[in-house]
Amino acid sequence: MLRISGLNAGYGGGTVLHDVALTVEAGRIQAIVGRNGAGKTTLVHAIAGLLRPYSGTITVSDVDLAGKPAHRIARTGVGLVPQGRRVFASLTVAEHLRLALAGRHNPMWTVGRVLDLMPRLAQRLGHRGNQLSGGEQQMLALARALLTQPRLLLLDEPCEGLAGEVASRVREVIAGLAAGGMTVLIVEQQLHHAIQLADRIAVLDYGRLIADEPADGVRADPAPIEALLSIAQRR
Ligand SMILES: Nc1ncnc2c1ncn2[C@@H]1O[C@H](COP(=O)(O)OP(=O)(O)OP(=O)(O)O)[C@@H](O)[C@H]1O
Repeated sequence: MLRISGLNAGYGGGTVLHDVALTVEAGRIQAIVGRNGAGKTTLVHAIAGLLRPYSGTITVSDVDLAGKPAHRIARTGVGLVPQGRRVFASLTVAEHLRLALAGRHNPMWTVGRVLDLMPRLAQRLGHRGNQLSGGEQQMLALARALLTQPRLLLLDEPCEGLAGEVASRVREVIAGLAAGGMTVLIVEQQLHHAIQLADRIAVLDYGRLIADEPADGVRADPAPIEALLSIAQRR
């Protein structure tokens, strides 16, 4: 479970995230939507420890992680699938997976288990990062995050640039992970992407959470959230 309160973060003394508070229960998928520059990636980076918050608490299963170094946060069970996938062009799929698993004893997620979940990768083990399609790169980024044995998975625009069918497969995998008890925070620019997967949808605008609604209600009537997003877009 993820609990954030009073989170302020930014760059070089300037504040991007203002007093963000959010709770995500275990096994739930929380989407964060917002226009370009709203602070979505900044939020994910603050949780993952890639950016040190100015203040606030970020607890995962009751351990406060705010301000801890990224490697310790990863060890505590926070996995990140970064925007743009960040797959290494010159490493093979097998090498990526081996590196991600290095030094783990009795892992829950093994290479065999991630390959069962994403069989396409099993057929690409010898391919290098730059020989993979966008969908295969996304699966690899997800596999790599799973091998870090996360309890909380952070996904930054995982379906960006993917064709419909491939995006659906990625969403299916993410839904299965949450059904297995993983807590998922997913950042999306587009509401129609978030709506297909999330249990709750929050809107980030200029670094402030201005709404946080059950997704069922948003699916039934997306107009209020669409209106918030279009107001944010015009500002
Ligand atoms: N490394 C950085 N140094 C200084 N400012 C930054 C840095 N990274 C992001 N920002 C600024 O922080 C604000 C929020 O950026 P962020 O990338 O978190 O937005 P976002 O909602 O993820 O946008 P997008 O949907 O385009 O990815 C923007 O004004 C951006 O210019």
